[in-house]
Amino acid sequence: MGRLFCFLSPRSLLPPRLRLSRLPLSPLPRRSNMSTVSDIEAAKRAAAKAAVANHYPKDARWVGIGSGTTIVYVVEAIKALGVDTSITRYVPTGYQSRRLIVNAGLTAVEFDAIPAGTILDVAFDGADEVDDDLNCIKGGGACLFQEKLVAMQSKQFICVADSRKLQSRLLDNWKYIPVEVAPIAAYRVLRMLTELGAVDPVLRQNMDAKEGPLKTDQGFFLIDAPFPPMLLKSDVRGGKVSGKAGVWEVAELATEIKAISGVLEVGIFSGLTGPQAAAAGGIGGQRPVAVYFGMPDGTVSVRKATA
Ligand SMILES: O=C[C@H](O)[C@H](O)[C@H](O)COP(=O)(O)O
Repeated sequence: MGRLFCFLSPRSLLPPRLRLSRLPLSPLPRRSNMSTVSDIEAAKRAAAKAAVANHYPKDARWVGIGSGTTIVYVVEAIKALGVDTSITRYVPTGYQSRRLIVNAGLTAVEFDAIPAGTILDVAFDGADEVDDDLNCIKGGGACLFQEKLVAMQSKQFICVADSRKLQSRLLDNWKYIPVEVAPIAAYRVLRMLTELGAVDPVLRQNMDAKEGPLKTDQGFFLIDAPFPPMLLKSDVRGGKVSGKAGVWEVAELATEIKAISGVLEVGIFSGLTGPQAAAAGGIGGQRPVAVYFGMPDGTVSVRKATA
């Protein structure tokens, strides 16, 4: 998906906090040497291949498939494994994801059609940014709610990305947190996000000829909320961060945003991993157990969750 950072002319007619914008583009890589599209695609493909080789159970029954451009290479890698995929049901995270599964000749089963009590063997997905603790920002491609549902219904969530996404803190490079909201509450949520310290949060607009806010697979709107770079738990040493000047610890901000009436889901994936949730007697986890980054030199760097 092309993501251009440009603005609609009516922006200037609206109060600064409520301006509309076109979808901001993936920020340009700051630390990456991957200058060409083919370098980036090669990095995604290499990361996907390694992630699938290490985490796809050969007898998988249920596999979550995320959204975006990187996940295409995950499906490609699954097909290339040469295992019997007819025994497996693939759970999509939106329209694009479902088409990807079906076009690959795999069997898609929507999340609300999986049998009660089913736990997915694994869920693969991309991310817009990943920090040192493997917290992720997701939703840059307008999917996040179903991605979180699927990740949290899985034994383990495996993230695949290229090195542009690898940053020490969330919002070091990526510019905003996507927040999915009920249309009727969108302007209220914009104001509440500003109170939390977001700087000029905007309603994401359609990129095509159709004017108006972009609608998600749920028919909801998306708000893109820029905040200063976020803090890790270790940065605050267990203390609470007030949010002064909009600076928040990752999980704290996710909790604050999720608590706003009208918010369906926030594009911060933090907290427990799947195995940690299982050890605590629950299921699933929204933080990945491992993230595979395709690097500019053709290698794949793997980060694993430690805490
Ligand atoms: O909204 C989309 C999803 O969260 C994607 O997983 C995320 O935006 C990464 O997408 P891509 O693989 O295209 O960089």
